Amino acid sequence: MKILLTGGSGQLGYELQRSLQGLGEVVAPGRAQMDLADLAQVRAVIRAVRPGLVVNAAAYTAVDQAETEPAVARRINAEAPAVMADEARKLGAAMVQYSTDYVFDGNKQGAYLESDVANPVNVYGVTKLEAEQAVAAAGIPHLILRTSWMYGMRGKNFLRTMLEFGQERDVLRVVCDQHGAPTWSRTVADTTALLLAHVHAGGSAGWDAHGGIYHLSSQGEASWCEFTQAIVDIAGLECRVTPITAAEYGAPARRPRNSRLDTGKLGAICRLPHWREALALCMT
Ligand SMILES: NC(=O)C1=CN([C@@H]2O[C@H](COP(=O)(O)OP(=O)(O)OC[C@H]3O[C@@H](n4cnc5c(N)ncnc54)[C@H](OP(=O)(O)O)[C@@H]3O)[C@@H](O)[C@H]2O)C=CC1
Ligand SMILES: Cc1cn([C@H]2C[C@H](O)[C@@H](COP(=O)(O)OP(=O)(O)O[C@H]3O[C@@H](C)C(=O)[C@@H](O)[C@H]3O)O2)c(=O)[nH]c1=O
Repeated sequence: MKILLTGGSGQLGYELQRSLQGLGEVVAPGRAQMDLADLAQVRAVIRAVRPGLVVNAAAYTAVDQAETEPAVARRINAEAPAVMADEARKLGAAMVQYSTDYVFDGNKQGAYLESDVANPVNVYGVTKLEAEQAVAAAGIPHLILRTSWMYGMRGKNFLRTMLEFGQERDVLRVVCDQHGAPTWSRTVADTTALLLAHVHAGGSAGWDAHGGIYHLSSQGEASWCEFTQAIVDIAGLECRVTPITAAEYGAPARRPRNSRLDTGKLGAICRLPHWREALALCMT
């Protein structure tokens, strides 16, 4: 099977290039060959490659910046995936679309189920939800994998930001009133491959039985502040971590207070590590 992977230079895409190898031939055009802002080019590349599976790991992930350029964020996060899904339908191909805890408003008391109503509170979340809806409406075999607070040793992410700040500053002031599960990009990539293998093992009925939305994040929960303390401890940094509120931090985009995703549906198929276990492995 030919797999068209977008976002291969991102933190998740980098891991997927390795994790997807066993499932088929991975073709991963970069932005220069397939710019998601250019919808005609997106169509043309898919028609030329003729994949059996499209894995869309490209996205506009600058959450604060999206507030001031919603049209760009919508083009990349929602319109381009809609075009990919449309082309996948014409080819009889399947699609994997990544999504986020930020599709929820964070007002629920417990962890969010796949069936809970989404109600994003920022532009990034709105555009990611629009992508979910477009992929689901296309009537193609698909997986929508919602993950949260993703980090890794490559690309721009919270772990790397805190390692950098921790070397420069005596005190790290970090939000303590938002809770979620930090998730290693390698966990997301390896679990994607495992889930795809599980779907394919089901034969022609596999997509009907196992397709749809899954929550894919680490076990356990933390605030951003607790996540930072764990990073500082593992890295052996000297700096102090001070809890602050989201209001004190004053980011341009609102973020959900509760980002916890219930992973029971996926947990019945494979093991998801605790966030502390995965963080320690990633940082070794
Ligand atoms: N990061 C996180 O905490 C979370 C991410 N997600 C989702 O996971 C997926 C992967 O995210 P992540 O790996 O962190 O993203 P990154 O920001 O690390 O990488 C984004 C990727 O998208 C590519 N891209 C962006 N704009 C375009 C464009 N116009 N044309 C072509 N390619 C483009 C980038 O290419 P280039 O190198 O050229 O910029 C890069 O390869 C996304 O769907 C994201 O919404 C979900 C939950 C949490
Ligand atoms: C850098 C920094 C952030 N913060 C706060 C701001 C915010 O509430 C929280 C996270 O900040 P960041 O801007 O790094 O992370 P953010 O961009 O909100 O991360 C999100 O990215 C998108 C792509 C997702 O899909 C989400 O799952 C989530 O991972 O930490 C501090 O308190 N102190 C700091 O020094």
